[in-house]
Amino acid sequence: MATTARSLHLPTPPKPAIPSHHRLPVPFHFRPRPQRLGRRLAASSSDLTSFPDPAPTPNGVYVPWAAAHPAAAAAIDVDAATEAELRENGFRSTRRTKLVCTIGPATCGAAELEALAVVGMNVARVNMCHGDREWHRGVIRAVRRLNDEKGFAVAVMMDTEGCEIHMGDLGGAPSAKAEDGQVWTFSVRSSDTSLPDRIIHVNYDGFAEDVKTGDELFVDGGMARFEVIEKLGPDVKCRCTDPGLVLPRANLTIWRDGSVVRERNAMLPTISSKDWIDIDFGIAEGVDFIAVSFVKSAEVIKHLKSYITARSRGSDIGVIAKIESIDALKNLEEIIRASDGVMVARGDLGAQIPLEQVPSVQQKVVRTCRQLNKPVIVASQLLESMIEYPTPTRAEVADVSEAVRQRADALMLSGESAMGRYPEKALSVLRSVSLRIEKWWREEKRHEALELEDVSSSFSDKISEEICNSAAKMANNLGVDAVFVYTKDGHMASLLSRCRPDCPIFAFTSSTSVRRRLNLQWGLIPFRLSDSDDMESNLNRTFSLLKARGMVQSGDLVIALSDMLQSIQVMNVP
Ligand SMILES: Nc1ncnc2c1ncn2[C@@H]1O[C@H](COP(=O)(O)OP(=O)(O)OP(=O)(O)O)[C@@H](O)[C@H]1O
Ligand SMILES: CC(=O)C(=O)O
Ligand SMILES: [K+]
Ligand SMILES: [Mg+2]
Repeated sequence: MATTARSLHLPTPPKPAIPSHHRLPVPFHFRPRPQRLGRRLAASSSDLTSFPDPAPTPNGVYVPWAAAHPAAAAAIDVDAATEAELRENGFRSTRRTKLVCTIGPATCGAAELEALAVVGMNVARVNMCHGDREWHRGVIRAVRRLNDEKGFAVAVMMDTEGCEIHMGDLGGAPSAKAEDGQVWTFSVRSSDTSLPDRIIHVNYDGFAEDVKTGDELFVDGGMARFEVIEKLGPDVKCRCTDPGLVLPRANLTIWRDGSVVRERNAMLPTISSKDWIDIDFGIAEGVDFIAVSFVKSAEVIKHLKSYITARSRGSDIGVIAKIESIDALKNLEEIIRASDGVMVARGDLGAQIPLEQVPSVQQKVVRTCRQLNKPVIVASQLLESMIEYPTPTRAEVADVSEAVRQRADALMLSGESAMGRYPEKALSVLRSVSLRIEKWWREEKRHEALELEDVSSSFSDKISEEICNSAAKMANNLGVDAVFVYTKDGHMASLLSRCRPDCPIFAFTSSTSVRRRLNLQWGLIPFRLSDSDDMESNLNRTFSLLKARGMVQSGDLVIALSDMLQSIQVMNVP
């Protein structure tokens, strides 16, 4: 029975990283095979033969299977990259840690996006600090097209600009060098025209009033530093005390006597008027997540969530709270409770608290999120050197490994994928490090057992939670191959993910948006399945559909849960 089945699923070694010069086309073994992947299967395996593969159109774009066969209701969808991984490596070796890529000039083309999806991008992030409306729209639609045409299930995350203090855009220059001792002027005078060298526009009107002579000005958390030497009306003259590279729209923090000055800018709204316009745009474009920058309190998250509900009935956009300010740390637990997920935004966080405190804050946020059952993303500078170089530093690999060991739900690339020279390579480093560390910790049974506290508020939720806790324990003790969870809104899948079981979790939902949102959660392999109320028939259909696609085999041992029935079953795949 299961033993023989499992031996067929021996994990193969991690795939080699994609050579950097192979930007496109993607090496053959990473390419989803269009004739088998990215399509929907008919309701029973016998139907499979009656629908021919879609023919490529002259421009090489495959007609989506569902579009070619509208009469046959869609039966099951899974992300093409995951399917390839399942098929090649078997159940147990699928990657549990999810990967988020910031999209920028280096990756906004259809081919580049597809290459990232093939390597394992689960979520594409667009940062509203950069690029214009048309560019953002283009990226969001390109991701949707990729999903529709090539069978991926990449979710889209929109990240708000927020009310941080930042500089203007350097008059179109890609960067500027601040040299030791140079005097630069930071001015709140509005500037539509480009300013002379060393005169920098600052977006916050209260800037000149808030700073004092002798204050320190940190650019991007310390990439360059200045000391305020003179205030002249709207202009603040500063001397460079620590030379470095200044990037357009870089973030600015004011320091006085060893800590960040928060004067009136602490009163700025977390969501600016520009952010609200961006949020309306995100809702209209149907993004899956909105990440809110510089969250200070739970109220803003609650406010945004009710705004989204009022504006978009039926759609469920997840609101992600970015932890990147001192205020967020003060109200951490409340903020996490109010949100649908959290990002440890180490870039700005490291500019607001001493750098040596960032690792412990990361660990605390990751743990609290798991306790409160919210997905958590660890972001910024994971592989910073890969913006320029094709291999990471050993220290970067150790940092990524630590985030995986902490069992964060997801890791995020920023500049590495937005404007770096090796986006796919950086992503495959995250992928192979995740796979390796996850396997190591499973094999050595080294993960710290985390005593999970109760999270459910209603009795019904409590039943689901108990079922999931027991199922995860049983899965580990019995050595099952996978847990199957049939879930309407994804909640039961997330409760299972929270337990971080040894085996992967196949989550079946009938909702496309729930499926995309589950993409951010540890260990979940989301499937879209048009299921019925009858568990027996759901299971039989799932088994035959997955067997037909080579994703499970007879004899595999499975635990199946349903949120509707609140049931738990253990069985071998027939
Ligand atoms: N849409 C874009 N267009 C141009 N450059 C971009 C774009 N998105 C990101 N980048 C570049 O990649 C870098 C890293 O991206 P990232 O999203 O982390 O931005 P950031 O400016 O550090 O702000 P944040 O704190 O919001 O993450 C940016 O500083 C910018 O140079
Ligand atoms: C991601 C982000 O916003 C930061 O690290 O600051
Ligand atoms: K942002
Ligand atoms: Mg930030």
